[in-house]
Amino acid sequence: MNPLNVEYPSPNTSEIPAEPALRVEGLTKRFHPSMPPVVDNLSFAVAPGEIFALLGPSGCGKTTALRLIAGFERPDRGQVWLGQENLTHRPPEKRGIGFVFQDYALFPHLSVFDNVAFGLRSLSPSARRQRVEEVLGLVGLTVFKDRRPHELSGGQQQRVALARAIAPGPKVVLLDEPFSSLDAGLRQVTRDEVRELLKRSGIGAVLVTHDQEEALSFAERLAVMRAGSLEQIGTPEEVYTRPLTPFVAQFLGRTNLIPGEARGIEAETPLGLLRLAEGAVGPVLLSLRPEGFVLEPGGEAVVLSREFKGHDLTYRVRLDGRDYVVQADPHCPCRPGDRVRLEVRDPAVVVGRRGGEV
Ligand SMILES: Nc1ncnc2c1ncn2[C@@H]1O[C@H](COP(=O)(O)OP(=O)(O)OP(=O)(O)O)[C@@H](O)[C@H]1O
Repeated sequence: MNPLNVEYPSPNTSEIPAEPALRVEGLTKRFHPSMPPVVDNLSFAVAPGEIFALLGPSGCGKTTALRLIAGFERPDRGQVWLGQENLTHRPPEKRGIGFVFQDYALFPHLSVFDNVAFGLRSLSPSARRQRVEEVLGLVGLTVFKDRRPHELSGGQQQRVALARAIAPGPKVVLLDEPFSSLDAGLRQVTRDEVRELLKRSGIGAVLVTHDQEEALSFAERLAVMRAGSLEQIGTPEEVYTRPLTPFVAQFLGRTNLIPGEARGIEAETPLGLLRLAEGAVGPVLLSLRPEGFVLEPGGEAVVLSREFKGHDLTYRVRLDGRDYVVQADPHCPCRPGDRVRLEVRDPAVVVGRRGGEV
């Protein structure tokens, strides 16, 4: 049921890389015949060395999508390609794809060295030793090679898991919420280290996360998933500044959804005539980020609440019976109860076309 009676545009898949490393086509998976598919006709492509993220709320099918790509689950329909090779019916160990699990899944009884060597059993002992030392050097864990996983910090264990995944030289690694069990400070540092490592080694990656900030800062391109399907694909900037649907606009940070009547590059709205990022005609639903406003003391609007966040302030402001979330600089003197003027600085983005009243 769509209470706003809004039509959603289809995801922007136009920027599929010319020669992708990984290509997923129409992947579909249903666990129960009476339930909708958990992954529904999923298609995307990852360029060689590209860092890609699948972002979506809990339960939208991200992990299942990753497990289908890795071969831990069989799709009902669809295909997985690595370069020119169709992997769809290959077992996981023959796919040439690395996998880093959410809980690292290291072998507790094996040393760091043996954990990393695990996927290299086909190599001769001397080639295996050389490769493990090379990869441990790359992730900066050479001095810990004789330790067991429980003798390492969470961030170090994460790097062992990554080393084990990249040791066999995959073209792509799949990362399933790999930072979620680290505390906030360590998460940021480990994330930066892993990103830098992936870029240095030229391995493409697909990161699964429900954390929009993580996806925006880690990925070069990301796909927003909702209920098993892709809602939008693009660079972090594109998806944040030009969301195609109300869901994407709201999932990637806070926004204001405003009904309007578009007339080309402008729309008539309860906030007056607003400039549009792209021309449109007719009844539309617009997204305007909190940072798209300027707040001035004195005016018709009333400040309802003030949320101080250090680097900025977020206000909830009421005008003509509608509430808006507005960001201001931390020196803004406005307080709850104050009268203010809401000026719109940024163009509004059309996120849907309305077929009925809003
Ligand atoms: N093996 C399975 N059998 C039955 N249902 C499953 C199975 N695996 C996953 N599901 C269901 O599929 C849906 C999607 O699960 P999935 O783990 O892919 O979501 P997710 O987006 O990764 O969520 P989260 O962020 O919470 O990990 C959920 O409703 C889940 O209960």
